[in-house]
Amino acid sequence: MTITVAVSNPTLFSLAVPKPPPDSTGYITILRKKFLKKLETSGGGGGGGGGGAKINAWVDSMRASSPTHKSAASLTETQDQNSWIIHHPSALGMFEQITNASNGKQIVIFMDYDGTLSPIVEDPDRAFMTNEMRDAVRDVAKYFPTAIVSGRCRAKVCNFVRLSELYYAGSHGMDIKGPAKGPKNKKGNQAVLCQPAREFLPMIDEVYKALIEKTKSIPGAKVEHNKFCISVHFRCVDEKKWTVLAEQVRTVLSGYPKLRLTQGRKVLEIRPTIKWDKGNAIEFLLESLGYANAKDVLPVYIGDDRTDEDAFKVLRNRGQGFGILVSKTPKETNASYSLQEPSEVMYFLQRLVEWKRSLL
Ligand SMILES: O=P(O)(O)OC[C@H]1O[C@H](O[C@H]2O[C@H](CO)[C@@H](O)[C@H](O)[C@H]2O)[C@H](O)[C@@H](O)[C@@H]1O
Repeated sequence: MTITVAVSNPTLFSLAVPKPPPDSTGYITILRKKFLKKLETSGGGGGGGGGGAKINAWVDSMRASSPTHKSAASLTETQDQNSWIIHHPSALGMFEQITNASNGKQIVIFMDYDGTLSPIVEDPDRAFMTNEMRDAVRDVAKYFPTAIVSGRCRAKVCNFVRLSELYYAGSHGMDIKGPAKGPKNKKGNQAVLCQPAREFLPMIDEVYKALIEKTKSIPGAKVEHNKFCISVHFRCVDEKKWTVLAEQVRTVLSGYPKLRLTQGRKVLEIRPTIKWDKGNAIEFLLESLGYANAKDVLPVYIGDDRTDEDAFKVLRNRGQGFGILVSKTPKETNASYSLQEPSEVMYFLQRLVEWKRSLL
């Protein structure tokens, strides 16, 4: 599906982000230098259930994802960072390679929300994206089918993004809906395209209430209802309380073997055990767009978190398109390229639009 709306606002290209030098190697060198300034370790995952050993593993993983554990980069770390950026070069530096690969193909854009389109902030309810970013996403969607794939509840992410022309996959892809202007169902409503975990709704409500009650004694802990999944935030919890919080979550989850736990950026994510993740969501969306087994499509997925790896893996296994990890620090990833932060994501989107317009 190609959306061909005429473009009328050239002022959108008055960029707030400085343009990188035209030569990509130079830009990668600048990125590498910036890279060396900061060191942050990556987060860890985990499974539901288990006892003391499991709790220790959770807490180790929670600690590993903490920026309070930054340290000066050793020589080995510096070498690792250099090697990482060489293996996952900037998508800005590789821009031409990306557009060349799209020759004769339809680019489809998938993007995560938190940490990708909006900066990470302490209060999840205030993770707003800038108007400039919104303009960039709106423009991209004029030329390429565009989907937001988030761990958040779909309604919440729709409220943040406020662009009705996009596809939205909330709850880690377990709640997918097409553009408001898309085809309607027989009753004249916008059809919900996919909700594979509907049967879990009552259980999720129950666990949400139990978690609120259980964790209320921990200052800073925040439980977020994401419709088909739940997030327990510990960004604002004193590290000394993390073990207690993890234990509380484990206690609640022990009564629900059909739920599992994963970890994102300072967040424990509880979701159904069904085999459905962001990877399945992008396969579903590609199929809905008519690109199930197609060769003439180039999916590009941009994300910053562990759950985005499921989508990167799908692209890798399909041998199609590119995963782009948003990260300032080396992380184990299935993505091909990297961008450092949301402002670079915005610049990448703006360049895509600029490139597409130059072809028309
Ligand atoms: O798949 P995503 O869209 O990246 O969702 C993952 C989680 O994102 C949100 O939490 C993260 O962003 C918050 C706001 O910047 C930050 O406070 C938190 O520490 C991050 O983990 C969202 O609130 C969660 O529900 C999602 O699970």
